[in-house]
Parts: sequence; structure tokens; C-alpha cells
Amino acid sequence: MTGSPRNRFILLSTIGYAVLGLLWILLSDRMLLLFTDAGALTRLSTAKGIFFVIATAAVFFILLHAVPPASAAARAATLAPGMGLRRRLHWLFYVFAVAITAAVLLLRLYIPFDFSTRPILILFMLPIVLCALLGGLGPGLFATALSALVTDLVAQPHFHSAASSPYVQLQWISLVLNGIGVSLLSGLLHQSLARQEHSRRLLDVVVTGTTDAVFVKDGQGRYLLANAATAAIVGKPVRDILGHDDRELFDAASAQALMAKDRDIMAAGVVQTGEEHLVLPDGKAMAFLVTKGPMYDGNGHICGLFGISRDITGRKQSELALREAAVVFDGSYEGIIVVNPDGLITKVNAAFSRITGYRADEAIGRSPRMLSSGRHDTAFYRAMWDSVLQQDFWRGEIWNRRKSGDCYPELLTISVVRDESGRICHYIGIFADISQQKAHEAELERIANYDPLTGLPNRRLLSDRLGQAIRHSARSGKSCAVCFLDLDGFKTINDRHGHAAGDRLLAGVTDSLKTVLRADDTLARLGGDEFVVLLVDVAGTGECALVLERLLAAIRQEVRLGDVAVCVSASIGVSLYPQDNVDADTLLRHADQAMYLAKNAGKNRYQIFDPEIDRKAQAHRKELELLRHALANGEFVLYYQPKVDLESGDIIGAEALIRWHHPERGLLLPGEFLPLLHGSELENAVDEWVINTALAQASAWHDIGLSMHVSVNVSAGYLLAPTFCADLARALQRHGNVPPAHLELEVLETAAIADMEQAVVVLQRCRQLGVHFALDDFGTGYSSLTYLRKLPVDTLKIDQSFVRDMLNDADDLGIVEGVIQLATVFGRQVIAEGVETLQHGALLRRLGCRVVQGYGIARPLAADAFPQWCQQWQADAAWHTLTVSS
Ligand SMILES: Nc1nc2c(ncn2[C@@H]2O[C@H](COP(=O)(O)OP(=O)(O)OP(=O)(O)O)[C@@H](O)[C@H]2O)c(=O)[nH]1
Repeated sequence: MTGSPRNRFILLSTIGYAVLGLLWILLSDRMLLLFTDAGALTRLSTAKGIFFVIATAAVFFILLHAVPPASAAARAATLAPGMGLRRRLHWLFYVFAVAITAAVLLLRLYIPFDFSTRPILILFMLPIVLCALLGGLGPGLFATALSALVTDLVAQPHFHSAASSPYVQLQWISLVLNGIGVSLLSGLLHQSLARQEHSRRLLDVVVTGTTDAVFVKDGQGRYLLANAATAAIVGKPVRDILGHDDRELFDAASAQALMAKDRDIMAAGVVQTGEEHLVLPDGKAMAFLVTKGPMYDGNGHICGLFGISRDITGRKQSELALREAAVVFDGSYEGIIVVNPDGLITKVNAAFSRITGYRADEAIGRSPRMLSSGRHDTAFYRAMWDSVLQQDFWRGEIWNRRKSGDCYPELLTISVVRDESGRICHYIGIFADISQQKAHEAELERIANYDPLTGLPNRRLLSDRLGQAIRHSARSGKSCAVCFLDLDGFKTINDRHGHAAGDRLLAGVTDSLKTVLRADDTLARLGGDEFVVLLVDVAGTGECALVLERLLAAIRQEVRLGDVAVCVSASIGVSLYPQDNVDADTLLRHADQAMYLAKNAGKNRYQIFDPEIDRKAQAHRKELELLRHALANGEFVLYYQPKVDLESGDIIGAEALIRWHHPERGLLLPGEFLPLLHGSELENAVDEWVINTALAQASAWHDIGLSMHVSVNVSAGYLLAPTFCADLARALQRHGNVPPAHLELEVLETAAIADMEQAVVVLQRCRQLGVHFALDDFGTGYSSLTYLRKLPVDTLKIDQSFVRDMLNDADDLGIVEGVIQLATVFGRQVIAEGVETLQHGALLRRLGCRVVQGYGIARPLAADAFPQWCQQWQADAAWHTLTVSS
């Protein structure tokens, strides 16, 4: 409430008025009593009251008039109207003059001293002085004239008449002269005050209304004056600024700089303008353009300084931004072009000139169309400008033309600059010459997709084309053929004529192949001497075969390698889509597989891939995988079928027979899975496992007092494998308590004769270890007697098929008899398998075969059941007594 000058003024005025009023009430009657008696006092009270009202009304008028306006803006706004109002109400001073003169006259008339001799005219100086002070010259003179006139009229004799005493006349003239003097002085004073007030108000308007900080500091740097703008910048009210110096308003460094500058200005005594940089208490950095100058006291000594500061922070930032933009514009490696809304170039940078070849003066004022390469159609430009106008932006690759006429690709960004009202001011194009990048990309593309030697598509590009061909084939319903082509005997040419000659041959073959291909077909080189021809829209295998013949013929053409001419052939594997309905990679792999078949079939030919054969091969691979897993998982197990001597009834051994505990199908007999192993590496592993397991079993039986010969079946593959003998030796060593002679290896007769020479070597080496051999299934093969003589086997095993049927089939009986006699002649033992009945046993015994095995004696037994069987085994006497006709 008391903060503003206005409020303080109102408060002081009210208090002053209350004190004056109270003094008047308390003292006025006492003053009157000095001049009159108590009776007259009652009458005088009325005049006193009138006088008080008039006087206080005058005082109120003056005070209200002097109330400071509510705000600086209001003060500024009321500057002129205030003066006008005063002028308009000036007549009130004349009314006041009449009233107060009348009141003083009445007062004087009540005073009992004679008016003509003792007029006490000094009383009339009160209205004159009041009117002159309040109203200035006019009201003062008016009050003087009025006072002179009314006192002269009331006096008897009149003052101006000769009858009046000189003493009184002198009083009257002095009243008039004093009145005139006071009025003149007051008039001058009024004029001077009005001028000062006017100046002050004008100054006030400027200081308070300006957005510049205006301030005055004393010699110690304390603020004597600070306007609202100063307060706004400092962020404190004016009263918190006044009396304080810069150290209390700004950060230490800024304050120090400011005060040093102030001291310089006061020392120099001249007005200076310059930039000042401040950090405000809230940390904000600001820049000001400041004019400061010295302030002098009445003696002409410098007693402080004034300052006017303009905030130029924004301007500085803009200038900085402009400078930065200029640096970017001039220094940019990318070309920049500025176009006005009329489509004319207004500015270009140095990079523009470097890229396009046009100097700035050659480009400015012209249309950017001067750069057009003519490589894009109108639709391209329309789409570009649609984007620019709708989204204020476009970015893309465009071909332009240099001044030299060369076309080059550039990556161009067009942006639109609009003013506050949204109108387009400029289009700015920023572009980079990407011709090198494009060339580099093309080179990379070439390296990535083409074979450097022949220039043909490589595997990667072929893969793309193959994908396209498959999709095309699916749409068109026509086939596509992948022909995998490998030169025959290329290595020899390389070795004989050198690598460079080999390269020339590859290039020559490429040329030859190209001559027989259609434009839509693809010839690719995968590497080495491998090529692929991709034929599209193949009507059928017949058409394909024709092309393949042409390809084979083209390759066979003579190629000159310097002085010599060479001929090569090729083997081609072909896969056809959609007959072979697989993906691109598999199609290529199938063609590769077929190519190997062509090679194996004698080269210089083609082989078309058969999906059915492949499906079977895959199924076989899957089954082998299961078997591999079964071996690793311990799913194989050995059963043992006893072999007995018909003559003595002794158990002389057991044949280990493999079974597979299939997790889903139960116990499988060897016939159900061993054929799958045939020829595979897994077959060797399984055989090795069988030998080891059988030996381990024999060892375990040996430990419980059951000394038993065991025989195991060995496949031809494993027998002839280079590691066989070493594996066997290791196995025997591992189970040292089993005499090697207790191990018999049964070898298929057919296996032994497959590579007789090698078989003989292996058998002989193994026999040196002490193991025995039996020729299994004897009689089913076609071994000559020479072979039989050569093979170092101990036993011949008559195949069960002959034994089983010998009772009914004379041929089989003949074979059985023959084998037994052969064994006798060659000094070999003989064993018959497939003994199912007593008759079988009786007959074999009679024919001279003592050792047998078969269901008639025992089925194959689990290892743990075998010892028990041995204990309860009893030879059948019928073998000796039963008479069987042969
Ligand atoms: N000159 C030349 N030889 C290469 C290049 N790349 C691989 N080779 C050789 O090409 C030969 C290709 O070998 P094969 O295809 O296995 O040999 P081949 O004599 O054709 O045998 P078959 O295909 O069974 O008839 C190898 O000797 C590689 O060293 C090459 O870019 N230039």
C-alpha cells in the first residue's frame, strides 16, 4: 500500500490534513479571542467555518491535483491532459479570490477596530498571497485588485480620497503594490514550475517508457536512479537496486568489469558508447550497447555517471547465426543454390561453381533449368515440385549437366524458406556430386556380381537370376533348366600348359558357350572350371537335351593356347524346375549332384537329375543318421546263439548276433537295419562295436568260469578297411583274458572274393594275432576252388537256406554234402546253421558235419540268459539214433 510514490503521497496528505484540521479546531477560537470578545466569537464562528471550508477546498484541489499518476504509462498518457485540465479550471482561482476576499472582508468587519483609521489591511494579503500562490499572476492580480477595491469601497472616507489619512493611504497603496509584487513573483514562479514540471514529465516519460535501461550511479557506483527496464533486466524491483552497486546485482566478473569501466569513464570525463557483456544472477549471458557519461555536481566536479543500456543479446545472436550461416554457405563442400519465388537464382556458393563449372555471376539471375540434363521426363520434375510445394522438402538423386556439357548425378535436397505469413521467400537447393560414389558403387556391384576372369555373372548374381527364373517359370508354366558344367581334365591342361593357358582356355570356352545361348539364358562361372548355364522357357526335356548337346559340342571346339590348340570336354548335370520343385540353392545342388553322376558315367555327357532317386538317397541318409544315433546311444545289443557238437553234445561256442532296441519299433533283427549300413562308414563303426562287445562278453563269461568261443560277423567293407587289423589287435589287447583263438570272425564268402588279394593279406595278418576265420553263408557265392584254397579260413559255414531245405530238396542236400566234403578235402572245419529240427541234426551228423547251430538247438539268447542256458543244456540222443533218409 505504501510502496508507490502515489500511495505515500496520499498517506502524507491525509495525515497533514488531519493535523491541520485539528490545529484549526483547537487554536482558531483562541486566536479570535485575541481580537474580539466572547460575544462576537459566536458570530465569528460562522465566518470561520466558511473560511475553513474554502481554505480546505483549495488545499484539496491542490493536493488532489498533485497526486502522482498510478503508473508510468498513465503518467505519460496524462501529461498533456493534466496541463489542459489545469488551464480549463483556471477560472476557479478567480472564484476562490472573490470568496476568500469576501471572507477576509467579513472577518475584518467583525473586528471592532475602526476600519477607516485602523483598517488592518495586512489581513487582505492572505487572499492575495493564496490566490497568487495557487493561481499565479492572473488570480494574484485579481485578488489584489479585488482587495484594494472592496477595502476602498468599505472605508469612509475612501482610501483613495484626500480625506483619508496618509497613514491609511500608505497601507492601502502598499497592499496594492505588495499584491502586484507577490502576483508577479508568483506568476514567474508558476511559469518556471510549469516549465520544470513539463520537462520533468517529458523526461519521466522517456525514462520510464523506454525499453533501454536508464540509470544513474554515484561516485561509488551505487545506483541513484534506475528505470523499469533496468529493473526488468536485473530481475529485481527498483527499490532493491537503488543504493546498491553492481557487485550486488551481477556475477563477480561482470560486476568487476562494469565498475572498472565506470571508473574509466568518470576518470576520462567523456561520454562513451560500447558493448558490455554481463552474466545475470540467473546465469543468463546478455550483451548490451551502452552509452555512459560523467555526471557533475554543482561545483563542476564529477560525482557519478549516467548510463543508457540497450539489450542487443538477440541481435548479437542473429549476427552470430548469420556469420555461421555465411561460413557454412561459403565453406560447404556441397553446392548451394538459392532461388527466389520467381524461379531465378539469387545466390550460389563456391562449391556450386566448382561442381557445375558456372561462376556465380553466370548463374545469378538465371533459372536452375540451365543445369537440366534432359535425362528426366516432365513427370519426374512434376513429382519433385509437388513434394517441394506440399511438404516444403524434396530429396533425391537427379542428373544435371555441367557447363562443360558433362552429365553427372547429384544428391539434391530442396527446402522451402517461408516468411512469418507463410509466403515462400526462397527455395534452397543443396547438392553433392555423387558421380564418384556412383562409379564406386558400380565397381563394387561389378566385383560383387561378376567373375573377373571371364566377365560372366558369378555365383551371387546367378543366384538372383535363378530366383527370377523360378518365379518366371511359376508364372509362365514353362520349365527352367540349371545346367551345372564342369570341364573334364582341366587340371591336366593347367599342369601341362600353365595356369595362364588354363585361364585362356576358360575364356575360350566362355566365348564358345556364348555362341549357343539365347539372350534370355544366363551363363555364369562359379569358379575353377565350373560353369552354370541357366536356360529359361524350356518347353521340355527334349528341347533341353538339344541345347545340352549343343553345349557339349561348343565346349569340345578347339581352343588355341598360344602355339598349341587344345580340346576339352565337359560333364553336365541338369536339374529342371518345376519337375524338381525345390528352391534355387537346392536346384543348383541337384544339378551339381547330377554332374558328378555324368563324370562317373564317363564324362563328356550330361545327366538329368532324378528327384525320385534323390528322395530315396535322402531317406537312406536319414536312416543312417538314426543308426548313428542308435550306436552312440547304446541302442544296439548282442544276442548269442549257441553252437554245439552233435557228436559230444558239447557247447563249443556262440555266434554273436546284433539286435537293435529301437525306441519305437522294439527289438529289430539285423535284416531290418544292417542292409542300410552297407558300404557306409558307419558299418565299420558298428562292426568294431560288435567285436569289442563280443570280446567284453566273452571276457565277462570267462570271469564267471564260462570259457566260450564267440564268433562275430564282419562286413567286407570293414574287413578291407586299412584300420581293421590294428583295431582288432587293440580289441584283443583290451580284453586280454580272452584267448585270441576264442574269437572267430565270420566273413561273407561274397565279401572275401570282392577283393581276394586284399582279403587274403588281411586274413593272414589277423591269423597271426591268433583269431580264427569262418567263411559265412558258404555256397551262396561263386568262389572258385582256387580262391578257397588261397583264403586262410579255418571254417566253412553252410548257409542256413541249404540246411533248412535239405530234408526236402535234393539240390540243397547235394550242396550241403558238397560243402562238407570240400571242407574235408581242404582240411577246413565245417559248421551248419539253420538246424531247426532233430532230423536236421541227425542228417548233418550222418553227413559228417559235427558242429551246428539253429533254432533246433537254441534261439539267439540275451547275454545274461546264456550262462543259464548252458547249465541246463542237454544234448538230444535222437541225433545219434534217428534215422533220416538222405
Ligand atoms: N587356370 C585356372 N585354373 C583354375 C582356376 N581356378 C581353379 N583352377 C584349377 O582348375 C582345376 C579344376 O580341378 P578339377 O575340376 O577338380 O579337375 P579336372 O581335371 O577338371 O577333373 P575332372 O573334373 O574330374 O575332370 C584345379 O586344378 C584348380 O587348381 C582359375 O581361375 N584358372
